[in-house]
Amino acid sequence: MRINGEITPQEEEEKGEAKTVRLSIQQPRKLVVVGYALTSKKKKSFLQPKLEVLARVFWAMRINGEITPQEEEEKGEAKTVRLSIQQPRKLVVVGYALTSKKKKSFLQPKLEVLARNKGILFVAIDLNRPLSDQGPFDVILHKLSGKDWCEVIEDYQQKHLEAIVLDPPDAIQHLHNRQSMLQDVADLDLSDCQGKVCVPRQMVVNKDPSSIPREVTKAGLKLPLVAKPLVVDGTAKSHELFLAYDEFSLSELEPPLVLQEFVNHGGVLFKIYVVGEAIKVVRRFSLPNISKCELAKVAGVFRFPRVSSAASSADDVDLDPSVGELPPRPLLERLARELRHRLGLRLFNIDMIREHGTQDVFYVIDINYFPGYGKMPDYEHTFTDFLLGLVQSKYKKRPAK
Ligand SMILES: Nc1ncnc2c1ncn2[C@@H]1O[C@H](COP(=O)(O)OP(=O)(O)OP(=O)(O)O)[C@@H](O)[C@H]1O
Ligand SMILES: O=P(O)(O)O[C@H]1[C@H](OP(=O)(O)O)[C@@H](OP(=O)(O)O)[C@@H](O)[C@@H](O)[C@@H]1OP(=O)(O)O
Ligand SMILES: [Mg+2]
Repeated sequence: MRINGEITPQEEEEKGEAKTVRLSIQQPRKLVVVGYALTSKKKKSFLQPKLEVLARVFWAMRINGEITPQEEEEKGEAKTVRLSIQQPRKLVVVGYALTSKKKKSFLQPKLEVLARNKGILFVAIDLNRPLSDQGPFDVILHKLSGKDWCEVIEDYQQKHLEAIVLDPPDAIQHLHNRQSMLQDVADLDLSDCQGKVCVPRQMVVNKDPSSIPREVTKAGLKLPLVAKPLVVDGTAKSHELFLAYDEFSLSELEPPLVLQEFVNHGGVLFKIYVVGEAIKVVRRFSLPNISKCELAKVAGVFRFPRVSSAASSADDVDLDPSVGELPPRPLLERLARELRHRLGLRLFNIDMIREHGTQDVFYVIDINYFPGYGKMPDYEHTFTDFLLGLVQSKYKKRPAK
């Protein structure tokens, strides 16, 4: 809109701050979208980095006025118009490195189309080529792990201080361990926020499963317990969870594990998606309460499936308000802000439950890096606004030349 002159000079000036510049344009500027259907051999020989980079840079230069009115006028036919702009608009290039599963769920057509209309271009990072040959990127979005990848990202950040890496690999790493992931929540004191946020009591078992019954008793953990793999590395195995009704059966499981007290919560879980400063909450069904009577009668460990997946949405269900009422907004705002700072992350989600029988005692049971945003309502708007805001604030922070 801005580029095509659909925002009038008057509108801009009404907002104040606007600088008036003269720009000569031959025709409205628009991102030229070229779809291609080529064999991989043709793609490789034709769509070389030099072509992609030139196409991208040329667009950005025109938008930024780096191609001067003189140059345009020399070409003849140019019409001179007055355009008021607040600051130069630039194509925001977002390089992404995601698994194919993540790419499918996140980079949906509705996101790509909206992004393109807002001047954001998503570019797949080719892991087989040096990253520096593929940029320049304004933002790098990634959810890959491994030492080699971390080194690639860190090296790129050092050489391209202007690039915004979402997020730093060492900060993401902190969430790959179920013990360290909750540590920052345990350290928080959120008084005056209309509620209390706790983490379930838990212990880590690194080896020797035969010692578990003794260790559980020593630590004073109350049954039932949820047994979770210590490391969350994106594999299906790292999401294999068990419910233990007695401590002896836990010896059957394979360490390293986290044993976490099960908190009755009325079978509803709140998934709090954080995208920079934006927060969205959805409700999902979860494990039902376990009564004292059931605990007394049952023994053993039971594997349970991914109970709170997207298919278990409880958003459009008529829930008992004592269970379904969303956590208070001030509490969520403060929790998200604190975790953003303490974790040094901008893209994550918090799994939270309300202790059954209370109105305002909440437990954080899990924090995930770059969760399934594709299932967050209106994620395409939230995400594109976030990306533009990031680049804009970086631009503002730059000292004036
Ligand atoms: N301490 C707990 N008390 C009660 N229920 C729990 C507890 N921990 C986990 N659960 C139940 O198990 C489900 C999965 O737990 P958690 O989120 O820790 O596992 P996950 O494998 O990391 O799952 P995901 O990545 O899908 O969020 C939760 O949605 C909740 O239903
Ligand atoms: O698969 P989806 O897109 O739904 O996203 C899930 C994501 O898988 P992916 O990153 O491989 O895609 C999971 O990540 P890993 O722990 O396995 O790394 C975890 O964050 C889940 O909580 C996400 O589901 P959500 O809870 O947000 O619905
Ligand atoms: Mg999780």
